[in-house]
This record gives sequence, C-alpha cells and structure tokens, in this order.
Amino acid sequence: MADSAQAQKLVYLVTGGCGFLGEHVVRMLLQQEPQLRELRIFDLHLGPWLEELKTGPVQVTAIQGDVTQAHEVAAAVAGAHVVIHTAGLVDVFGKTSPETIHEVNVQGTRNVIEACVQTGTRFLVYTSSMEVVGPNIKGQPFYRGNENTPYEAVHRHPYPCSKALAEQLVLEANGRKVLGGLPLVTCALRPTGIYGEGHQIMRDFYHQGLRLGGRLFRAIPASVEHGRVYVGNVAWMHVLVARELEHRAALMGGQVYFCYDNSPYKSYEDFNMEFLGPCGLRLVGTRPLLPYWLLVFLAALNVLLQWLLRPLLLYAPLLNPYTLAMANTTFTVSTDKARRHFGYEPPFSWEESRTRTIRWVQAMEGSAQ
Ligand SMILES: NC(=O)c1ccc[n+]([C@@H]2O[C@H](COP(=O)([O-])OP(=O)(O)OC[C@H]3O[C@@H](n4cnc5c(N)ncnc54)[C@H](O)[C@@H]3O)[C@@H](O)[C@H]2O)c1
Ligand SMILES: C[C@@H](CO)CCC[C@@H](C)[C@H]1CC[C@H]2[C@@H]3[C@H](O)C=C4C[C@@H](O)CC[C@]4(C)[C@H]3CC[C@]12C
Repeated sequence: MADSAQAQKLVYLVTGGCGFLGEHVVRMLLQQEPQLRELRIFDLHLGPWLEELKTGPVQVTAIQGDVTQAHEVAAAVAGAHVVIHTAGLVDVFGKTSPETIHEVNVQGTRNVIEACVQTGTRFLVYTSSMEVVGPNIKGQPFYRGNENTPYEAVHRHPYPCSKALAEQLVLEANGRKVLGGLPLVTCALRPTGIYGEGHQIMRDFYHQGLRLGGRLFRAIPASVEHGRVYVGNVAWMHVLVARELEHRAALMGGQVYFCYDNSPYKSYEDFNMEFLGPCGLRLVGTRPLLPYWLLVFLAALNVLLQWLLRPLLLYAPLLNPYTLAMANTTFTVSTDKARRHFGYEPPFSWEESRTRTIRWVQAMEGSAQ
C-alpha cells in the first residue's frame, strides 16, 4: 500500500471500532496511516468519543450496525480497501447464550468475508485469539510456544469454539476471487490476554479490590505463567498487517500470527498487581489462600447459582470452571514470526505500557472519588 499515487486514497473499515481493542486500532490508524482518506467505524454501540475524531483531516464515518446482519455489513464494506474485523462477543462468564456468541463471532465473520467477496474488498485482517490454540480442556501447559508448536487444541467453551471456527473461515477465504476477479488476502492475529487503557476485567479487579478494603486474595499459584500483551502493541500489529498485506500477499496471506510484546510472563494475578499495586491494592498471600478443590467447588457453585438466578437476574462472577482452568494453566507465547514476516517491533516498551496502564487506573480512581 506504500504506492505514493495512493497517498490519502485508502478507505479502511474497522468493525468493533468502539470496543477496547477497536478504539486503540482506530486511534492508531489515524495517527500512523498517512494514506488514509476515510476511516469507517462499524459497531453495535457507537461511543461519544468518535465526535472528537471528526474534526481531523481524515473523514471519519461512524456506522451503527450489527455484524450478524449481512446487508448492514455489505453496505459498510462496499468501497473499502481494507477491513480490520475486531468485532466480537468476548464472553467467558456466561453473560450471553452460546447461540448468540456463535451468531456474532462465526456468522458475523462469515458476513464480513462474503461482503468483501461481493463488493471487491481485497484485504481482510481478523482479530482472532490465543484461545484458538488454548488452554485446552485438559489444561495442558503451553510454554513459550510459537505458531508451529504442537498442541492439542480441543475446546468445549462457546467463546474459544467460536473464535476457532471464525479463524478457520478467514484463513480458508484467502485466495477467493472478489468482485473484479482479484484474490482476497486474509490473515489472522492471535493476541494473548490484552491489557491496557480501557480493559474491563482490570477495572472489575480494581473495583473488587476497593470493595475488599484495598486487598485482593491470591487464588492461583505464582508459578502459573500467562503471556499478556499491551493493547497499543496489538493495535500497531493490526495497522502494520493492514499496510503490508498487499505487498507481501504471498507470504502473509492465509497466515496466523500471535500478537506479542515484551511484557513479562507472570501469573494472571501477579501481572495485574503490576498496575493495581501502584494504585494502592495489595495481593494477600504468597500462596493460594484456598485449596484448589475448594475453588473448583466454588466455581461449580457459581454455575449452579447462575442457572438458578437466570430468570431473576444475570449472575456472572469472574470465577467459573472455565476461567479457573484458564487462570490455572500456563500459556505463554514466544515467537518472532510477525517480526520476520512484516517487520513488527512493539512500539511500546514494557515500562511505557505499564506506566500508561497505571495512569489509566489512577484516573479511574480519581473519577471514583
Ligand atoms: N480482550 C482480550 O484479551 C482479547 C484477547 C484476544 C483476542 N481478543 C479479540 O479481540 C476482539 C476485540 O475484543 P475486545 O476485548 O476489544 O472486546 P470488546 O467487547 O471491548 O469489543 C468488541 C466490540 O465489538 C462490538 N460488537 C459486539 N457485537 C457486535 C455486533 N453484533 N455487531 C457489531 N459490533 C459488535 C462491541 O460493541 C464492542 O465494541 C474480539 O474479537 C476478541 O475476540 C480479545
Ligand atoms: C480465579 C480468579 C481469582 O482471582 C482469577 C480469574 C481470572 C480470569 C477471569 C482470567 C484468567 C485468564 C483470562 C483470559 C486470558 O487472559 C485470555 C483471554 C483471551 C481473550 O480472547 C478473551 C479474554 C480472555 C478469555 C481472558 C478472560 C479472563 C481470564 C479467564
């Protein structure tokens, strides 16, 4: 896309552009993509912050729409050069039905692919997830793995199942002829657990800590390691892939890339404390305070309560058998595939990612007072 004749000629569409990751992708595109003429932001719920973007040199078009509605997606995609498809239902807490998760994540992705084919859009970047690989239902560790590491990727939970199916659709669509006869070029990015400004689960942990008098209680052994990635680096990888897909279509088309950076490998709870600690919270215990069998029991009890209370209210606590298994399974990524294929280097160091996230939590603290 680096053709100078194309300067400020490109139209991008970001689905889910008002979500946690989507907002960072949108802001990054406006800052870092000089060839952008129009940026379309498609989301079920449009954020008020979009208004401030409309005063810049790039035409920002906000489209309220639903990815499950093929005609809405086709209308948004028509005339776009690149689609970055981040829209999805991220639910591992049982807030939404498995059918809805499938509809949004799988049928929604199918609609995006078909819209590209029908309208002649050639470049599609899909936000997949590490969960396409694991942790699997057996809770087997994935230690410093890369895109070629053998791992038994078997899932039962609706969210990873939906992400795996959608990713497969995207990869299989690579090479399909779009309107005009040229081939579609697709690629899937698999972030590990994303953190940073706007991260809802970090917000939930922070408020839980405040409710518990500034304390969180260790439930997971410190030895269980998770790979996490800063949202700004994930956004940058999307921008870079979108830019490079045309020139490196043969290399990158139909490929998957883990989204990674230099954030340290730590347990989920210890990693969160990197941000919540400087904001006044304390993680109590050097070892889990409850035996694992009791956590398993409480997680199962939560499932039962969720089911019993469903007619009255939505009970969706952080702890359930799936989140417990995830938190308790080592899953760390170590790869350089994105660097080798398209020159990815994380623009935000660990120190900067940490500082930005702490500032965001502190601002939340200020607004809570
Ligand atoms: N958060 C993570 O740790 C993480 C990790 C790996 C991959 N991902 C993937 O990244 C993507 C973005 O995740 P996120 O954490 O920003 O979630 P998010 O919920 O903050 O953002 C998702 C966005 O999609 C929109 N959306 C949902 N249903 C829609 C529909 N039917 N039509 C149109 N828009 C719809 C939502 O309104 C929201 O703005 C998802 O595809 C997710 O699977 C997230
Ligand atoms: C047992 C609790 C005691 O404190 C801790 C529960 C933590 C869980 C809520 C989280 C542990 C691992 C997280 C997931 C992981 O980071 C990767 C993900 C992939 C992404 O596609 C969506 C989010 C998530 C599933 C993320 C969700 C929260 C955890 C399960």
